[in-house]
Amino acid sequence: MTVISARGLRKEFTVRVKVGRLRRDRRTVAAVDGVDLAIERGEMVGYIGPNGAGKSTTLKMLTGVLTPTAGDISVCGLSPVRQRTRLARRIGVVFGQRSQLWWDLPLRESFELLRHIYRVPPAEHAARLLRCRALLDLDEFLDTPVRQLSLGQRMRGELTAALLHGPEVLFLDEPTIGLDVVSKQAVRGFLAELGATGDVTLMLTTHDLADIEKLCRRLLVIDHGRVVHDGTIEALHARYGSRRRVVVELESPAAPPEVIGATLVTVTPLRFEYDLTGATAGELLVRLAGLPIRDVSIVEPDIEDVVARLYTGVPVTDAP
Ligand SMILES: Nc1ncnc2c1ncn2[C@@H]1O[C@H](COP(=O)(O)OP(=O)(O)OP(=O)(O)O)[C@@H](O)[C@H]1O
Repeated sequence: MTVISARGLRKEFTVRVKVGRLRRDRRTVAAVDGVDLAIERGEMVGYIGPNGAGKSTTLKMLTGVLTPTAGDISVCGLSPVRQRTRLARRIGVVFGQRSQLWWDLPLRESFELLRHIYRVPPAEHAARLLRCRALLDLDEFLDTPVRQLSLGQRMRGELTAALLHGPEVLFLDEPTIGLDVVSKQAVRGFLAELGATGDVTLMLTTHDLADIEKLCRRLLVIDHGRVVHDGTIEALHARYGSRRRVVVELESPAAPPEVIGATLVTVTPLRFEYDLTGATAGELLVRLAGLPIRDVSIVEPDIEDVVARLYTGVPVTDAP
């Protein structure tokens, strides 16, 4: 079942641009320029793109915060702008840079207020809060006013706040921005658990590609307001011909053998590297038997690398 769908989604902004020394002209820019989306129930989708690509603008339209200039949207079968209040009960939203908590209240009281706003039955609220407390380690700061929380603590509070009414869809805009490694792990672990239930559909934007690798099977890449990739991370690697690399270090100098299905990319007296173009690492290692090997390591293709190539418009190779 498709829970998030968009067709021909477009958002234009009018901006003033400086022309000459004194004059300013009004110009229309398309922040989102014809995006089509179809996200199924239970999917975890990463929505990435360079700065200014249109990610936040898309999420704002999907959540009813911004009215599209053109196009159709349906989220949980509702029209986000026209049915915003009804939609609010069905979705959870975390915008990393903004808070939905009450600054002067302890976290626990913000949660209580949200229970009243969403009219969540007390037992349901308590059960959800208990789960978040355990998975996100909230107890230490539940009674601390939000203004005194660290960024990582607040983000854990924000996630909880977004989930207490039991939303079907969660939109997260940079949920791990600025978090230390421990907080990032806590947030990712929590989201992974949530995703594993298959009940919640998750769409997240991030600049931290490890978020995507850890959480999302599907990756949507947007650039200049248009979707330029929709598929798995593996499909992206295949598109750019990224390969696993085998690095061989030797005890004493030896010549590297030629191996069908592997391309030698670096050769020095005590080290050589192959890219696997068809052979498996095991097949390569069999061919290396008899060499004075000190160490072998396998380097997986780097997602940062392929994404950077996508962002900078490096042409796609013909390689499989
Ligand atoms: N209210 C606005 N008025 C004018 N232009 C805007 C407005 N909001 C966004 N834009 C422009 O629309 C484009 C897309 O912005 P958006 O915030 O959606 O990008 P983003 O992909 O989320 O970027 P980032 O990764 O930097 O957060 C940018 O060029 C931005 O300057």
